[in-house]
Amino acid sequence: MNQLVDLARPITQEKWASRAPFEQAPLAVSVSGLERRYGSRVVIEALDLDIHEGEFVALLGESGCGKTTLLRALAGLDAPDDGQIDAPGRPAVVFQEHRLLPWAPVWANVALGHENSVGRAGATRALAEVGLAGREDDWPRNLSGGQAQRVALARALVREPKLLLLDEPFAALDALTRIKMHALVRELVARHRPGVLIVTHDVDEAIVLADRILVMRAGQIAASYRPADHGQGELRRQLLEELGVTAH
Ligand SMILES: Nc1ncnc2c1ncn2[C@@H]1O[C@H](COP(=O)(O)OP(=O)(O)OP(=O)(O)O)[C@@H](O)[C@H]1O
Repeated sequence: MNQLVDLARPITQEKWASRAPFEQAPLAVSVSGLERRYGSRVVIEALDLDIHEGEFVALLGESGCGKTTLLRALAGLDAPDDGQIDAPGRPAVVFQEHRLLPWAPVWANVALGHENSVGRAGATRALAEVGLAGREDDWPRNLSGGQAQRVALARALVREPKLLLLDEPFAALDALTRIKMHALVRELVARHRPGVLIVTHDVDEAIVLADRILVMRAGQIAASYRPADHGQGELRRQLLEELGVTAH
């Protein structure tokens, strides 16, 4: 992480599109036959999923269909009952709430657990990359919601994960901040090239960010779309229909 992201100049569509195709890139994660039960209730069933390095995958689905359960299994936070998850190295996760430690300055939150390899210098570079140069010694309580999520992104990316898991990371932010975060995350993903899985309820966010959109239903991947193959309006209508919403 040694170049700065120019937040005033979002990544061009050409640069974003030039990341594909991903099929030749190594796998960031490979899931086969995944199953998760709570008691007698099957929440994830026979789920297969491959994500390549550099590829941005969005996961949509009605509330309770198993999205967070899948993400937690990929993160290693929850043990599946059956199936296999193969991933090189440890994934990094960014949640809806920033989960920064309130008693540690911002730089120490970024370097947490990696003090030797990252240290203050690495954390400072990572913070500059997410547009927070000079905020190393600030306290988390003095950050806005958007700034705190930038720190959470810096903390995730400074570990150079092959797989980045995002669990509704922008859901609590205002619309304008969310748009800026979309531009930032695209820039960071194009540069660092992790495979990404984002769980979101926002169809438009999925369309803007993802190379592939998966619709989850009853613990399985029910549909898959590549935004590049569709008109935006048509895809939006189709996805809302998949989610049981009638578009107007
Ligand atoms: N620890 C648990 N014990 C029992 N049931 C659970 C547990 N965690 C999740 N579930 C159940 O598993 C199902 C899937 O939950 P999950 O949180 O994965 O859904 P989701 O698609 O992420 O929902 P949302 O969009 O509302 O966040 C739900 O019916 C939920 O009640």
